[in-house]
Amino acid sequence: MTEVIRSAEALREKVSGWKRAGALVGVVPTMGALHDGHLSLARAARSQSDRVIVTIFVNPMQFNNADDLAKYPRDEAHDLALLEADGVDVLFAPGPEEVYPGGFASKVTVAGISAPMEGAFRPGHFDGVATVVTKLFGMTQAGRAFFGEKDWQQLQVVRRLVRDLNIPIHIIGCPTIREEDGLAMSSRNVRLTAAERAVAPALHQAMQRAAEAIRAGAPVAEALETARSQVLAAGFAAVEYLDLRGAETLEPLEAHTAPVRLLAAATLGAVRLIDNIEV
Ligand SMILES: Nc1ncnc2c1ncn2[C@@H]1O[C@H](COP(=O)(O)OP(=O)(O)OP(=O)(O)O)[C@@H](O)[C@H]1O
Ligand SMILES: CC(C)(CO)[C@@H](O)C(=O)[O-]
Ligand code: BAL
Repeated sequence: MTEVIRSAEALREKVSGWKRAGALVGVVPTMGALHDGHLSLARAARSQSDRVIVTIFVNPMQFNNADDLAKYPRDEAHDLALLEADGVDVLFAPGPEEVYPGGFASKVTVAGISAPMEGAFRPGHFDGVATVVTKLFGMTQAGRAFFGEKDWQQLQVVRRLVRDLNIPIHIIGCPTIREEDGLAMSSRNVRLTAAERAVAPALHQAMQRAAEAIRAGAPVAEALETARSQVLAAGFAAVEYLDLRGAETLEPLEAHTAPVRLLAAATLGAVRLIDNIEV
């Protein structure tokens, strides 16, 4: 039975009881509209913790685009059924006023690593993520938190945050779960039309070809430019970035020196897709 908790106080009471009994608590922060990517995180949490909390909160502070926030898919009843089936102990689903009560005035900024890519195209996004993640860590008092590699830059920002602020939690990154045609699972995929859904895997395919070319010694700038052209030719409206960067520093790299990561964001119709792969 998955218990739904909406207040920070009730959650604190529940978790304090678990901790008194010596339980290791794992948390999976999400924005809901759950898919197999999220469930893989819940299963990792289940196997690496004694108690599992999944949080669902569509965090207004990390949305730079009001339309994106308004159209973000929400289906709590369906999400709860999936979490029940996976043996999650608690669904923590606070309302906005519980997370940001009147008078709320704080903001957590992780400089440097938050600036490029998602940070550049979604101004303020990572301040919103860092602030809410800090709050969720405080509210859940979890010892382990599970994040998907699909949001690679977010994972690096959260790792930096936890180191910088001495937050007593262990961050565990989990591999990206994909559809059979390679498209990274994402809650926003449901907003693709059938025609756009057919085009969507072209992003991952172009990235894979670029990674292969770079591994084989092709000039990096040329391989990246070819990939950008392939994505546009497939029917994407724009490529916001398609970059090779230091996997942890996220600094731009002209040449291939390990460990590096290929990261991209591109728009398809009204939907913005992101992806990243190891090179
Ligand atoms: N395909 C996936 N594989 C593994 N983890 C994922 C995948 N998609 C999302 N996650 C992870 O789930 C957690 C919650 O993400 P979120 O709720 O934003 O889902 P999402 O599908 O990425 O939604 P969207 O990209 O539309 O915001 C994050 O740690 C994210 O990295
Ligand atoms: C980590 C997160 C739940 C914070 O709102 C969100 O950015 C997400 O779903 O990846
Ligand atoms: N990338 C994680 C959630 C979001 O898109 O705002």
